[in-house]
Amino acid sequence: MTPVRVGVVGVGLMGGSLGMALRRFGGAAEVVGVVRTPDEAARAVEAGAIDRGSPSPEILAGCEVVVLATPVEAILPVLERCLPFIPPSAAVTDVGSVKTEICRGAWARLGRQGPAFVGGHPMTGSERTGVDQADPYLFQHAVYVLCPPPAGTPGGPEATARVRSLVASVGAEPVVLEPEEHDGLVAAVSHLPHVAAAALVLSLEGTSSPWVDRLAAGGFRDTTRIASGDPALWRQILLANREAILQQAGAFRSALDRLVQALAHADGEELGRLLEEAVQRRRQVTRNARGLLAPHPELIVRVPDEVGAIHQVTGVLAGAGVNLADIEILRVREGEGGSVRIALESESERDRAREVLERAGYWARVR
Ligand SMILES: NC(=O)c1ccc[n+]([C@@H]2O[C@H](COP(=O)([O-])OP(=O)(O)OC[C@H]3O[C@@H](n4cnc5c(N)ncnc54)[C@H](O)[C@@H]3O)[C@@H](O)[C@H]2O)c1
Ligand SMILES: O=C(O)C(=O)C[C@]1(C(=O)O)C=C[C@@H](O)C=C1
Repeated sequence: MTPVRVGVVGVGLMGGSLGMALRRFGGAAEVVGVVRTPDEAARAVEAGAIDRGSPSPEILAGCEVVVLATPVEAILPVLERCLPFIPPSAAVTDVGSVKTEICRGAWARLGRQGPAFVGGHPMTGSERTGVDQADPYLFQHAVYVLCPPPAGTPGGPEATARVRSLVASVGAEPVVLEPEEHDGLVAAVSHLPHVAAAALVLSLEGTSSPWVDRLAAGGFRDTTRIASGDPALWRQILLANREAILQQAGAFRSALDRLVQALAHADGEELGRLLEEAVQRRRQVTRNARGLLAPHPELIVRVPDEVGAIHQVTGVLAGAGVNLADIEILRVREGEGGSVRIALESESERDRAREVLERAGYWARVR
């Protein structure tokens, strides 16, 4: 069931990535975009995100699936504006990070007439925004939440099946949740982490030493990357999921209190126990997670500081027929070289990669 034409409203990071992936992997024969200016349309076409674009929603005529990919607060108003041009037989979906307000609003608005609305939220993304950052591979292996319309909605099952197949065509894994359950879960694993990352950065305010910026290294970078996310986008997400985030903030506060209490009482035993509990829980999360935390077996390989060093590592692996699932430069020290993380498809491939690399004289360790 290949949709003939897909309309994307808001061609930024997510809409642009979806358009690119649909065009590249055959999920759509044509992708049209509703953008804000003719200039934006030209940029999106040039980036390969859409075939054609226009500021007018009239371009949505004939679409079988319409994806609303604007910031959260614009999704329902944009639906209202586009509705006269969306065929009643089309499936409408969105990519908003919060689902209750959007799904309940869209279902109430559409009622029993017109296109059926299937809420959507891909659990993948970036702290960057805009079509220039779009990536056709963004959805691969990502969990993609779908919120189908209530039972009895005319065209609901067909619309859900169409959106499901669109999601699968870009390499994501569709999972079905109720909007309220979704919002509670993302409050814990996405929205509160954003608040916590911002709070960590803000906690530097009282530190006036100029050395603080110089000493911030991998630990600070890894725990605060998402705090660089677009404030306008995140303000909307956090406000739209306020209640669930506030509830989760209570759990965070009490976890922080337990750690702080253990520290205040110099209670090493309790501190160690809490840290160990965190190690175990995080291991469990990363084992089950998809997308950015893909559970691929990994190796760390040291590379010398010379031109073509990474090319040589990949050349050694390619020569032995080892397929890489992922590669990342972890750190590089001028004159000393650095290390790269490589991910393999299976544990046996990882062991074979290590053997091949060690035989070629590399230091390689299982991560
Ligand atoms: N960034 C992420 O990691 C991520 C991940 C999953 C879901 N989301 C959700 O995806 C949506 C888009 O986020 P993004 O990161 O792609 O942001 P973005 O800023 O890159 O893209 C948003 C796009 O919407 C356009 N837009 C805004 N108002 C519009 C309107 N009224 N009509 C037409 N276009 C309009 C903007 O011009 C922009 O191109 C948000 O709802 C966000 O919650 C984001
Ligand atoms: O990896 C990132 O940078 C993201 O911000 C992605 C992320 C997340 O993982 O929390 C953030 C918000 C989205 O709604 C979905 C996914």
